[in-house]
Amino acid sequence: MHIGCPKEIKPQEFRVGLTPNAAHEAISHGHQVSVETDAGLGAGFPDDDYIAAGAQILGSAAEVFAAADMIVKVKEPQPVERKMLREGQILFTYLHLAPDPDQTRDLMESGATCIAYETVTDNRGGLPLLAPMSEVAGRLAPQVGAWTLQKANGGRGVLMGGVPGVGPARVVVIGGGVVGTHAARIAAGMGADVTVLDRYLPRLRYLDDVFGGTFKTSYASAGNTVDLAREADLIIGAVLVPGAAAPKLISRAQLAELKPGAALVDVAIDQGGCFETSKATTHENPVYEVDGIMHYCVANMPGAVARTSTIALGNATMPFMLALADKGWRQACTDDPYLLEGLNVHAGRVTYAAVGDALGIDVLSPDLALKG
Ligand SMILES: NC(=O)C1=CN([C@@H]2O[C@H](COP(=O)(O)OP(=O)(O)OC[C@H]3O[C@@H](n4cnc5c(N)ncnc54)[C@H](O)[C@@H]3O)[C@@H](O)[C@H]2O)C=CC1
Ligand SMILES: CC(=O)C(=O)O
Ligand SMILES: [Mg+2]
Repeated sequence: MHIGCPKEIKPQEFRVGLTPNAAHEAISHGHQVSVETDAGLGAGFPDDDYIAAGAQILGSAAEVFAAADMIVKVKEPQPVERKMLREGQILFTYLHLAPDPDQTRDLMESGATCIAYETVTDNRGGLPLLAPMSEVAGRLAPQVGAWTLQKANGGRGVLMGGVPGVGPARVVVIGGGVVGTHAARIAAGMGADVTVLDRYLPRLRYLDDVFGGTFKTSYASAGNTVDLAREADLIIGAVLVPGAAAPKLISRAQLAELKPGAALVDVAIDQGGCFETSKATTHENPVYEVDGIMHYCVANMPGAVARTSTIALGNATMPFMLALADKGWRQACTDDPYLLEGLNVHAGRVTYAAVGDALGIDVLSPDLALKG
């Protein structure tokens, strides 16, 4: 198979979909790899590293899209990239379609087979291709939250760890999955007073068993969430209903009850965000204020630490990328039902139920797509 990797074009996105190591493995499996010039530069991988791995470097994204049977990326394709996809081509990347009707329509029109990293599952109920970026974004969230809390950035002027004689910041993390757990660990490590909320009691039991001395847990009823939010300096949104639009857990009206200058870091923004007032921002201009509350809503947080993130993502995607290349998508998804869960769009149809529900689009079952 011919595998193509274009340079990412989302603002301030420095990750790349294929590492030189992944390119080398694909080539050793008998595949051809084309990489757009400078695609890996932002993550510290110059063209020469890909050439040494046996890949060819092409001068433009258009050439990569035209040559490849499968496009491997990081971020959802931008409008200009969507126009370059074609019927029968495989797209393997993050998509986040539920809050994005325009992208969904364009992918349907392209006729391509689009497999979303964020909905591939595993045999333990996890999301193995979302997890590495959730680890990164979770660990970044207290760091960017601490920055947002600084007075010059519009925040309350509260130091995460406090100092002797002055108490620490209160941090509330809503959602105790991968993002939430990593965020809570780092925030606690910075000396903050941390509480994690989740609606799934077994998860709260697990967190209490493992991290009981490090942070507190609480059940995410609407009442508890608002009570804790009122006392918080920093609130981190980390909920996920896989593939679906994020539930709104703090309304605009409730902002009036928060402390002036409190910071909201909405990591769930890629699924639409879990605060009513969240709208996606970029690394260039990451924060904005609504009713005296600072919002940080960057939808590609891991791009800020592109080298760590590229290597972590590549470690996770490589076996799936190789299976798709070795077997073709139909056989790979027939052999691996967890990979089939990643199928979001195929030949003009949406194939993921939560995306169809969110956007009011008829869904073709992935099993029928496999046969079709
Ligand atoms: N902005 C960014 O750059 C990035 C965003 N993300 C996003 O972060 C979000 C969280 O991802 P993960 O932690 O990997 O998901 P996860 O599935 O590991 O954890 C989500 C948790 O939310 C809980 N939850 C669901 N509904 C809830 C509710 N109403 N109240 C409280 N808890 C609720 C679930 O029980 C689960 O424990 C996703 O939207 C993901 O796409 C991930 C990486 C980067
Ligand atoms: C998960 C995701 O959207 C990201 O890493 O940018
Ligand atoms: Mg994202």
